[in-house]
Parts: sequence; C-alpha cells; structure tokens
Amino acid sequence: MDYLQGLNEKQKEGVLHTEGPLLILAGAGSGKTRVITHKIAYLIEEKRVFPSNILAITFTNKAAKEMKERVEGLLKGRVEDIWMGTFHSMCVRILRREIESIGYKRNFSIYDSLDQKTLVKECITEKNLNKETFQEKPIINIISSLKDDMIDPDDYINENYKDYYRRNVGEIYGLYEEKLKKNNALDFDDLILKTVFLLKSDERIREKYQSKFEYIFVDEYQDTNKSQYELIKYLSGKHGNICVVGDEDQSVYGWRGADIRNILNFERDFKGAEVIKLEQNYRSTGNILDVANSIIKNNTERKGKKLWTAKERGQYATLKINFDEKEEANFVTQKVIDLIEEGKYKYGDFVILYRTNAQSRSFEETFIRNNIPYKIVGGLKFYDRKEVKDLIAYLRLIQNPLDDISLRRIINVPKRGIGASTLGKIEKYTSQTGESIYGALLDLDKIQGLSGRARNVIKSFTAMINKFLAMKEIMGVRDFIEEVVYSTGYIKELEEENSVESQSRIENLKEFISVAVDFETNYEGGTLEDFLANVSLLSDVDKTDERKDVVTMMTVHGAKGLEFPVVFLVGMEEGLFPISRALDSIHDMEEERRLCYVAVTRAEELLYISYANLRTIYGNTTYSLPSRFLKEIPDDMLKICKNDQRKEKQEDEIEYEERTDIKNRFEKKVNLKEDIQIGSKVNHKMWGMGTVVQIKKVGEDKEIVVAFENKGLKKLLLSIAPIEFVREVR
Ligand SMILES: Nc1ncnc2c1ncn2[C@@H]1O[C@H](COP(=O)(O)OP(=O)(O)OP(=O)(O)O)[C@@H](O)[C@H]1O
Ligand SMILES: [Mg+2]
Repeated sequence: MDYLQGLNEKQKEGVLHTEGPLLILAGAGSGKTRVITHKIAYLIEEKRVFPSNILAITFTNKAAKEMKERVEGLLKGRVEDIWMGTFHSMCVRILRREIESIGYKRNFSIYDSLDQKTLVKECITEKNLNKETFQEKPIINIISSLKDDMIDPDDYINENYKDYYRRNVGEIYGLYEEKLKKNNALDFDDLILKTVFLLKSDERIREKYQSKFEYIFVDEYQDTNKSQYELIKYLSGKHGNICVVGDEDQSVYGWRGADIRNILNFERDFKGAEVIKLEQNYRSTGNILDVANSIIKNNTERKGKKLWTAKERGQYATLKINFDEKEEANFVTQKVIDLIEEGKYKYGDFVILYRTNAQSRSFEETFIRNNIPYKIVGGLKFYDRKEVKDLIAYLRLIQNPLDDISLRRIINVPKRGIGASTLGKIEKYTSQTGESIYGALLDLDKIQGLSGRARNVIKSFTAMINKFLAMKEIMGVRDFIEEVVYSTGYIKELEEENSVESQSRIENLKEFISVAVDFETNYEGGTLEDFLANVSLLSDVDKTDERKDVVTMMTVHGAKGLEFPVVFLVGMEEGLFPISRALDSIHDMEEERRLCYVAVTRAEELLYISYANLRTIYGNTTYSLPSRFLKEIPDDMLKICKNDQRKEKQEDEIEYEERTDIKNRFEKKVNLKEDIQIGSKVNHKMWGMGTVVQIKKVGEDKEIVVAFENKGLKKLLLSIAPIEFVREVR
C-alpha cells in the first residue's frame, strides 16, 4: 500500500474519501498536492479505475508533468491515459474533437494577446472610433473579464446602452467575436468558454464527457474563475466525484477574474460535499512558518487557520537593508557564493522571488559577473520574439488557412514584394465577398487592379503554401518545421543581412527547431496541431529551460505550488511589494498580502528578505519606504543583517539589531512641507541643487520630480528624500 504511506491521518482520509465532492482546504505546504497524487495512484491501483477516466487539473503544464511523474513513481505503470493538464490544455483536447458541432473547424488557431490586439485594432478602425478614447489594451481587458464572467456582447450593450464608451466597447466586442469566427480562431478565454458552451448546449457531448470523467481533481482551486467553475460543475455533473484542493490565503489571481468565492461556497454548490482541513506544514521550519503566519493574520478576508510544523525551529529569517538595488544584488550574490562554499547547498536550491519581472536584471548582471548559473522563469519571452512569432504564424496559416491574422503577418516575410497596397486591394475584395485572404489569393483572377508582377509573386507564395499543406500530411513535425524555416527563404534573408542581430535571430529559429525535437520525444505521433496548441498553451512558468542545478529567478506569482530550500525575497518596498496600484484599495492590498504569504511559504530552510532605499526601475530612480509587510513581522522573528557583508561571514557574528531604524523610517509621519510647489528650489544630499517640476499626491505623501542641475530629472518621495528647501531671498 505504497500510496497511503507517507501520509498523515487527515491526508489518508482525503485519499480514502473517493466518492462524492471533497474540498481539501489547507495552508501552504500542508500536502494538498501530495494528496491528489496519492489519491490518483490509489484509485488506479486499489479501486481499479481506468486512468482514462481520471481528470486532474493543475496550475501549469509543468506541474502536470511533475504530477504525472510522481503518480508513475507510485504505480510503476503507465499513466499516459490520465487527462492531466491546465484548464486550457484540457479544453483544447475537448474542442479539437468536438468544436465542429458549433460551427468551427477542428484546426482552429489559438490567438495570443498580440493577435487579440491586432483584431481589436481592426475593429476600432472599422467602426471609425477615436483611437485616443478607444485603446486596445483596456478594451481587451474588458472583453476578457466579460468572457470570464460569461457575459456576451448583446447583454453588455443592453446593460450599457446609455454609456457611450461602454456601448461602443460592447460593439467592438461583438465585431471582435465575428472576426475570430471568420478566422477560425479562438482566444484564450474562448477555450474555456466554448467548452462550457458545448457542454451546456449539446447533450450528447455533455453525456460523453460526464461519463468519461469519473474522478476529477483540481489543484489551486482558489484561483479558478467563473467559467472554470462552470466547467467543472458540468463535467462532474454525473459522477459527482470532484476533489478540489486549495487555500484561500493563496488566492492571487483576483486581477484575472479568479473568484475566491468558488472555494468559500464549495459546500453550498456541491451537494453533500465534505471538507477536510490539513494543518501540519511539512515544508518549512518553525521560524519561517511564524513569519508567514504573522503576515497573513493581518488579512480580514479569510477563514483563519493556523499552520504548525514538526520541523525544527531552524535559522531566523534575515532582513537585509540596502542602499540601492545594486547592493541588494551584491548581497544575494555573495550569500549564494558563501552558502555554496559551505557545501550544504547546490545552485538548484536557491530561488530569487520578486514582484515584477523587471527586477531580475540587476541579479542577472552580478550573477554573470560571478559565474553563477541561473535561469529566469517567465521573463525569457522566447516565444514573443519576432522571428519566432513569424515562424509560428507560418505554421498556423498552414494548419488553418482561414487565419487571416497569421497570413497578414507573413505574406511579406521574408520580403517578396507583396506590399501594403497590394494587400489593401486584396482585402477590399475579401471584405466584399467575406472570403478569407488565402481563399482570395487562390482566386486571384477575380481581384481587380493588381499588377502583373504582384500576381506573379502571389502565385509563387500560394504555390509554396500549397506545397506545405501537402507536406504537412506526410512529414513529422520536426522535419516539417525545418522545411518551413529553410524553404520560406527566411534564413537566407537573415544570412544575407549578416548583422549581429540577424545572427541571433537565426539562432532563435534553430532553437525553435529544437523545441520541435523535444516535442517529438515527448508526444509520440503528435501532429502539427498538437505542437502549435502545445506552444500556445505554455504559460510563462512553463517557458523555461529544464536545466537543473541553477539558481531560479521568478515572480512570486510564478512560484505558486513550488518549494525551495533557500528563498531570497527581494524588493520589499512600498509601491513595489505591495505594488503601487494596490495602495488605495483594501481588497487589492489583501491580495498583495496573500502574495507575500505565498512568497514566504516557498522557503524550506532559509529565508532572506531585502529591500533597497533607492531603486532605479523602468528608468526612474525613486526613494522608497520599506514594505508594510515587514512591519507586520514581530521584531524577534527577523534579524537584521549588518551592512558590511564581510562581517557576516560567520553566522554567529551577525549582530542582532533593534529594528527601530525601519520602524522609525516607516512611521516617520510625512512632514508635508506644505509650501512645496512647482518651481521650489531644493538641495539634495548627493545630487545638489534642483528645481521641482512636478508634484503628485501619493497617499499621505507626495511624489516630486526634480530637475537637478547636473543630474537631470529624478523622481523622489517627499517624506524621505534627503533634501532641504532653499528659500530664495527676494
Ligand atoms: N505526510 C507527509 N509526510 C512527509 N512529507 C510530506 C507529507 N505531506 C506533504 N509532504 C511534503 O511537504 C511538501 C509540501 O507538500 P505539497 O506541495 O503537497 O503542499 P501543498 O499543500 O500543495 O502546498 P502549496 O499550498 O504551496 O501548494 C512537499 O515536499 C511534500 O512532499
Ligand atoms: Mg500545492
């Protein structure tokens, strides 16, 4: 009975409760994910459930892969048939089989945020709306949240017909939907929405999947949104064996529509639900857990629970105060070097957690200088690079020739002389006939006003695409992609350009081929469609190299569910963590606090927290106050690390210092210096004389921009900037 070993009584209860709805509600590191893994093994081995009747939804594809490996380890058997993956990847699987019944083709494209932007822009232009008032990004956000809440364009328009902006956004949304359909494409939200729609409206399909999924698991349930909730409600409608695990204290995707009520209302929504609470934490030492508890207890929007651990007290969490982000990076770097030298840890044991991706740069610089191997999770953006996107657009067009967005992207890449005016003529024609652009290109004789030369290049373009269409059927994914890369002439164009940049773009295209190689090893017999879906569905967290023994850098959001022996939680400053946009809202502030709790609870043995008084980020230099979350940690739980790093080589040499320094700084009531105004002269301790050119209220404080005589513009927080006012004698 392998699968019950290594579980406590409560966890066992969770595993053995196989029939009916079950909520496992428990704090970080209490073994929720472990219960799912063991339970799946138990069902297969003991209850003789077919793997294909199990569905397990994880937060990332990577988590799914890990879970699969664990289950495999427990069973020593094949677990290929379990449906394990994210909400999105599961929906793609269903849609590829079923979407024809709602009028799409099975080879639909999946549009990412850039494609969405292009589409929304088209809508705005077509509707002749003012581009200042109607900007793509906010509109995409509105559309996305409407979709999460399952509100369709007509309802939104009806609700808001008196509101000029919203009514028009509703109309853009409607047009956007039409365009997606015409391109045979779905955006990310659609993947869930259309699946729900299928299950709701088509009895045959509903029955099929309800019967199939006898047992359903959802990890990180606190981060599901409305449409995801509907989805599992439908899927579990027949057997009712739905086991969700989550922690309301770790709900950190409110901004993306996640609804904490899903977890709080589980018992009401799923009849006969049982709730199991786990209270023992197996991940962190006592001292780390105390820090986590002391922070999260300041939230009001929670059920309230306390975690305990049987682990040793361990080392105290350490706070390092830095002059600027460079000193912070040096501190972390030196710590890594020292701990490695001591021999107890390896690079793979360390993680640097920050609130925003932009913070990684200073650590990268010092790591490179010191030859410390590292990887950045999420910030890499390999798939956002132009050449990679171009190549993907080719593949998408070949997979789905109705995809106008992709076609437009590459019709003249590499340059083949199909310019904007030629394309304009073609699109004029398609807007009359309603055909796809590619369809029109095949029907070239019907289009007026094209030059003979244009016709020729278009013909060789369609001949090439047609050739690809035929080849796709007979070639493996990897060979096929290689063929596309070379025979489009893209590589050749880059080679001729022969610049440093074009070289690195060639490298990236080659790297993309190795992505295809990986794919072929992992998905035997996978098609181009599978490959593309796979690429689209990689979340930021998944888009990382798999090298093992390197330091990881990632955002706190990306770290959910993970654990590391040593955690550096950096950039703990007001306005950064908590992030500035949360400063005015209690609700958002609580989400930031939960995020901070997630960060601290990733640590197993050592936790280093740091902040910088002066930080340059996005090109601006600002003074900051230490994060309010630091103030919430009692003095005796956190020891201050002395500034001079040399001094703290030996652990016991570290001096414990009263934290009056931070406290004073934090509580120092802002002396508002009421008479400050634009034009006031100031003298700064380091930067000398300057003139105030901008003043903005930030909470009780003010942010000022000062033009220094020798240093240019700097942004300062009035309360803490080391400045004096210089009164001019009139
Ligand atoms: N009963 C147990 N005995 C020993 N170790 C355990 C036990 N339960 C869980 N663990 C270990 O504790 C760690 C945390 O478990 P797990 O990741 O499942 O927690 P979780 O509740 O899912 O955490 P999070 O909320 O961060 O997702 C893992 O290393 C896991 O292997
Ligand atoms: Mg977990």
